[in-house]
Amino acid sequence: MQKTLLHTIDIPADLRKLDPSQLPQVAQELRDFIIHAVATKEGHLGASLGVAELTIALHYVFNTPVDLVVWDVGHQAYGHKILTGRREVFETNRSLNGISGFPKMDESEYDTFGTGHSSTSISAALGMAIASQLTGDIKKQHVAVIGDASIASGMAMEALNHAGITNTNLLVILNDNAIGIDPSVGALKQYFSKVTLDGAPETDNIFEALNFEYSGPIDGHDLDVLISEMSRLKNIKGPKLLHVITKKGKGLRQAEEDQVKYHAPGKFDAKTGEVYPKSTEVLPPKFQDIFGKTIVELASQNDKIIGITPAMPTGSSLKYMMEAFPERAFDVGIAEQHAVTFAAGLATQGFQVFCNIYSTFLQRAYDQVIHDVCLQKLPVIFCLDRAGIVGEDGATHHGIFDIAYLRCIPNLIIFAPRNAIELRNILFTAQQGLDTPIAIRYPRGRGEIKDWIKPFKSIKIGKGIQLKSGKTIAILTVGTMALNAQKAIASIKKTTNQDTIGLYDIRFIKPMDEVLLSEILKKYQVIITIEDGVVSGGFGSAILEFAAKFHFKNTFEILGIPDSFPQHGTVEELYHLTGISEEKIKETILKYLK
Ligand SMILES: Cc1ncc(C[n+]2csc(CCOP(=O)(O)OP(=O)(O)O)c2C)c(N)n1
Ligand SMILES: CC(=O)[C@@H](O)[C@H](O)COP(=O)(O)O
Ligand SMILES: [Mg+2]
Repeated sequence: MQKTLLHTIDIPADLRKLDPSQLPQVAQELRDFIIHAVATKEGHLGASLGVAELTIALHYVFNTPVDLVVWDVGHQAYGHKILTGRREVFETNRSLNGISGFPKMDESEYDTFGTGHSSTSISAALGMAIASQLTGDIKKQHVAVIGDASIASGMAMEALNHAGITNTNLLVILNDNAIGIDPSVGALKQYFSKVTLDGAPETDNIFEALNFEYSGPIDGHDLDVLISEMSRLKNIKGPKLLHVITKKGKGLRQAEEDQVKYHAPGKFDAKTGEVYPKSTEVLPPKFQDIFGKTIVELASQNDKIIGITPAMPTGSSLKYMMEAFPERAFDVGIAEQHAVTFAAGLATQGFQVFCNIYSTFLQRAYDQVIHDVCLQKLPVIFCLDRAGIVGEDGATHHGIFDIAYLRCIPNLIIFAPRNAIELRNILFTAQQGLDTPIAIRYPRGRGEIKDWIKPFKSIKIGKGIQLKSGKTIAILTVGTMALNAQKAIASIKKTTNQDTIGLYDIRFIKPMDEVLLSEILKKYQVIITIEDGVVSGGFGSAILEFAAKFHFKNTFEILGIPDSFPQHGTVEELYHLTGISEEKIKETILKYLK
């Protein structure tokens, strides 16, 4: 590869030796580097392209890593990684044992705070700034870089509220590109666009009202302006907010024009910018689309149905309902807590509310699930997409805790569909009117059934099913883990007597099918449970609790995510590492067949 200016920069100290006139070239080369890397290795694209100049200016003006920069979400930090010692290993981004797609403290001293979930940067940077005050480090600078969608979240608002009464060296950089993954929503977004169009109003500036020194809006692609404004603000005491206007996807025409698609476009041609055409093979649908299309079908028959997503209309496929029934489908922005309590409010008035939240992001609304929904027995229908191992997004995004954190909440039904048809039928069942809340968890990606549009059938709450009868070993699964188990059993067939192994899809993690469980525990000697969630407090634990309660003395083997955070890699690699792949399940079964 031709030696570029970028290749002379290993760490920000190298960048700081350059003349300002050289920086636009660095920005151009940084963009090219990111485009080439993401084109082949996949990952988040638009956000990092949009902050190329901002990233360079930050490391040019501030004395990183002594000065501390916190990136919100962290999906825009590829340029930061490349300029801070990770250019050579960037090709390993998001792959097993490679660098993470998000800032990670144990990866680099320049990654001041681990991120992945949004809207944490101001709180974290404020904590660091207060720590500097307490230790007398009065020169140290603390910067939070946060997007327009992320700043509208409750956590960010709480942090601004607190920061405004401090005298800390805190600079919040609002990277305003008027879009999250999907277009930004809400009154704050309207306010930002007003400020952007008219310039900062003299009065009624929201940030000034919160005691921040406000600056901007400025062009976030103009390095001279960025550097001069950051240098000025560095010398002003107290909390400051720099409002920067950028274009998501800047520098790649297609990414600028279709910002939603190019948020994380998958593989594309680095030269033309075109995403590679989809194969003509008909694939089974994604689980998110089963949800998205079924809810439209149901909403056309039931006018009490409401859909809610906190900022993930495309990812959850609620966008289909937002198009078909705009008055009944809500994108509430990055506001999981609000989404849950908003759903609860609607449910009090007799609406059937589908509140669709990625499993990992529901963690943020735990109290709302307990206090506002389950305690009051409001029949909200939680659809937890991306449950289980999600793959390359890694530790911050795996939906592996929901079974454990939901199972302990009274009044809540928890169901995991094994396939598309079961997902469709449980959505149908839920809107028929349950008297209590339900959580339906399903994974990222596709199932295996192509022909999924069948007449609706109700699912009996609390009923598990036998998929295969056996003699001595029973495998108990929830959700799509049944498929891994089926494949493992099929691969054993050749070498030994397959009749020994029974397979049961317990389906309802709560309430469990106690009748079926009693039959299984009486009949089989060895019980193997499989779940794509944490072992501690999970589905297997529920089986053990049941066995203890009724004094069953079977031999138990609990397969699931062990007590450590799985990192990033393909789903298959991570299944293997955590012991729930087809091959690992087979190994476990063979132990008991010897
Ligand atoms: C708590 C939480 N909810 C949802 C998400 C999913 N998510 C990742 S990036 C993003 C949009 C962020 O938009 P913005 O802050 O404007 O940054 P931009 O992508 O425009 O740079 C969303 C909703 C998340 N990471 N964390
Ligand atoms: C950064 C972030 O949180 C999202 O962009 C996330 O990566 C989306 O995940 P999916 O690709 O599973 O929708
Ligand atoms: Mg944005």
